[in-house]
Amino acid sequence: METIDKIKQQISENPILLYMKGSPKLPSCGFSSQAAQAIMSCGEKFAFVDILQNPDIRAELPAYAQWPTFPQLWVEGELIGGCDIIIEMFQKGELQPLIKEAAARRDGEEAAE
Ligand SMILES: N[C@@H](CCC(=O)N[C@@H](CS)C(=O)NCC(=O)O)C(=O)O
Ligand code: FES
Repeated sequence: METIDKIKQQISENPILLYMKGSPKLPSCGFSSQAAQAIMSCGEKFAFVDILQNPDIRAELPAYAQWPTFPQLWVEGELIGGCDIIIEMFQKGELQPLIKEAAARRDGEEAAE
């Protein structure tokens, strides 16, 4: 599959998706670590893609996203932002409802199937 199609598929199939360096349990960069920590603290499952293991995605996602860096949080097909935005939303109490609502819709859909 073309990289761009892989990216589009990941974004459409995963309502809460973090592109990051390393994994939430073993992040490879402080920015990715902080972002993953904030999202994990919301208490919902989320998908992640380790861009260090996927150099094609690392190369092509920034242009598609029109966002130059990692991490990148995507919720329901939309780019929310990187580490700074995630942390700011977390501190304002905006991250938890965003994640909780997306998870509720996701898990509700699963239950209805
Ligand atoms: N201020 C950024 C910090 C993230 C950042 O600067 N990431 C850099 C270093 S990890 C990056 O992704 N560079 C491009 C690359 O490594 O492919 C944010 O809010 O996310
Ligand atoms: S890997 Fe060096 S700042 Fe992220």
